Amino acid sequence: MSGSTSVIQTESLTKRYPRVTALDGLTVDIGPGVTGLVGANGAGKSTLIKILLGLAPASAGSARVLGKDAAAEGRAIREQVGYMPEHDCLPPDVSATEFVVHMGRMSGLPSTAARERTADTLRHVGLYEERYRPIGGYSTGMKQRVKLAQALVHDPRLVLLDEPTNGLDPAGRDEMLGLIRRIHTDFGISVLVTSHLLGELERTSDHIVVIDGGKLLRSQATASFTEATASLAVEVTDTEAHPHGAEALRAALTGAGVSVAPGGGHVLLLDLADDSLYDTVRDAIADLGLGLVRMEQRRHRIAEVFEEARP
Ligand SMILES: Nc1ncnc2c1ncn2[C@@H]1O[C@H](COP(=O)(O)OP(=O)(O)OP(=O)(O)O)[C@@H](O)[C@H]1O
Repeated sequence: MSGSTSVIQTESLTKRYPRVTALDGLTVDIGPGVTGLVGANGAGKSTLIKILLGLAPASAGSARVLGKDAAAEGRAIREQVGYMPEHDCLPPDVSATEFVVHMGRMSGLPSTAARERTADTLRHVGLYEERYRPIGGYSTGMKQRVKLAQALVHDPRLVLLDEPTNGLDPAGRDEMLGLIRRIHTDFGISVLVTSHLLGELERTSDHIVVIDGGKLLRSQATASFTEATASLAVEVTDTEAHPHGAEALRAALTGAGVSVAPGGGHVLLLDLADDSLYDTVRDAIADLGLGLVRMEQRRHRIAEVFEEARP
């Protein structure tokens, strides 16, 4: 990726605390779109976000956000970047509207613009009449939405979302992930979203960065590794002519140059190299006179792929 399309770039970024090295020579280049930053608790995700915002100094190395140096130009970065912190940080006594207007004003918006943008962003996150009630009475899901709205109020080019699905039930998670996806599709804002759950970011993110112990484990387009590892599962019936239908099909497909995984009993697992495989399989089944029970594409979950990638 060339420097001009980078949204976030780090070079040998290191952060040492007295007892622990939170980031350890991290070099990564992140482009526009939605990027998932995945890592176990303590992997260094929050530390990276704080350095990117210019809120914490690095011990060594450098970081650039939207082309600006995080160490020297933190204020300019924060004008163009929204931040949703991980922990609850909302004042209980004020309403969502008052809070988000206040945050908009803090970011330099004039009063009228802050009110208009607040109404827009609260509508975007799905808070309507409740927005005039004190935040203290909100559910966890509503509080997460207020945190998301305040990150968007000043119309940033990039938002950094630290564990936005934390504490949400499965339905709440899905809604939040949908909202995050729309931040990019509806407004063109780039997103860096962190999670310790690998699976939940695979539908939301264009690109996944995995860190472990402050080191880069992997940085890759989401589609490129799930597609690369897809397979086609085929199950056929036995017939009198072919009492072991699956084995007859295995022989025919192997003869046709298809890579078939060993074992599998009645279900054959085929390496899905390209879409012509569907025709090859259909023709082979027809030639043998077998019945097709099912044919389905199986994509490896990102979680499995990364388990394999771990050193
Ligand atoms: N201010 C600090 N002082 C000392 N150690 C810290 C500080 N902040 C973070 N750490 C340590 O640095 C490591 C990385 O923490 P960090 O919060 O960046 O991880 P994380 O991936 O965001 O995990 P989590 O989801 O649990 O916040 C951890 O071992 C943590 O204990």
